[in-house]
Amino acid sequence: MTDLSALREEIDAIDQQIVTLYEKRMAVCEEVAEYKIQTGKKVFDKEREDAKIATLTAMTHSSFNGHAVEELFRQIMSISRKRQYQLLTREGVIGRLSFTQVEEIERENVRVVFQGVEGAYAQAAMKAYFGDKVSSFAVAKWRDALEAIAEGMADFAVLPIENSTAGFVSEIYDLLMKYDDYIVGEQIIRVEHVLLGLPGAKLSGIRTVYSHEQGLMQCEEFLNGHRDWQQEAVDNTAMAAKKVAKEQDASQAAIASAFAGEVFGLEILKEHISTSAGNSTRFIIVSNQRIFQKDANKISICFEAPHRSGALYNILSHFIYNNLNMSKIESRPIPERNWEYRFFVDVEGNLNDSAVKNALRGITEEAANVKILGNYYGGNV
Ligand SMILES: C=C(O[C@@H]1C=C(C(=O)O)C=C[C@H]1O)C(=O)O
Repeated sequence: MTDLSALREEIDAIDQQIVTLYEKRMAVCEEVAEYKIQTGKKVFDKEREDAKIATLTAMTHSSFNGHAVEELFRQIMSISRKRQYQLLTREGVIGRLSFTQVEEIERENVRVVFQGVEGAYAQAAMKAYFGDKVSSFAVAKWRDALEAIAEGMADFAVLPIENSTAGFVSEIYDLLMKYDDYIVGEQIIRVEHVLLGLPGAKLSGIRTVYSHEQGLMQCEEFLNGHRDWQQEAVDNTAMAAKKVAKEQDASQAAIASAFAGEVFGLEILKEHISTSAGNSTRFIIVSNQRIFQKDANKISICFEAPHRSGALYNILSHFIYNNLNMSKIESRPIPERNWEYRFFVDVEGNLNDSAVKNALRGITEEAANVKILGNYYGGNV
């Protein structure tokens, strides 16, 4: 048996050759980048890469090695592309992004739409973000809010995207892909649910509780203590309060804010019913304009990764190679395409940063249906 140290010496010699050859290959790729800068040719050439993989895997002597060589070379070529994007950015030939920088997002004398009725948490988020000098109106569905800005009826919409207890609001993600609307800001507010009933109603007399399904989820522990209550989801927590006030049935209660209770003349039957004391919701401010505030520090993008092993890794590696911090990733099924997903990613940065331009250029060329959802000032990046 050959001695381990002798084998390792042999490996060391081979690895040194690999590194030398890798650097030699990269130097040629830099020349390719030069050619592409001069001619305007795209960095990513899928046909060339696929042909190369076919040739190289055919040289191997086992299927194990065939897979390994494919993986290795997909990686090498992906690294080569990232280097080329860097050089293109340095030469200033990365195309302009279709977003316009503004000093500030306008917060006065604008028209804002939110979903629900007066007393909704979205209204509280709107007031926290815009203050009081706006004209606002409420719509029944989230979709209606996005439509209102797409059609120019409102300048901004305020929509809940994530709750600290119940997680992300999947429907908003799906809607953001349907409409030509963009995120320009975010606002996090504390969500302190209370149980509301008619004046004089008793906790012991409650039979049905209404709320938004997120409200029900966020108070799951409290509701587990009242398993005989029927839980009914409606479109919004404040709408639940409105319904209880309107129907005048003392066996009905709503989970909503104390403010919604005041608006509809209801009484607080129980306070502090959220499972998590710090229960908070992150709202996004959405516009039909592709604008970003000068000091924006968070970018949200969406893309579809090809249905191939390692595809998501290769796309995300554009962030790694550009030193960008990814703060969040979510996935949603693509409608009509079973078991295929689109990914929603938040990264720290500003569209003016060359590292950001570089990463986005790579992702735009390599992933399908990329949408930059927005660049905005994020409170908790
Ligand atoms: C180097 C090139 O750019 C990219 C990288 C490749 C590689 O590293 O082999 C191949 C094709 C392109 O996607 C090229 O176009 O030849």
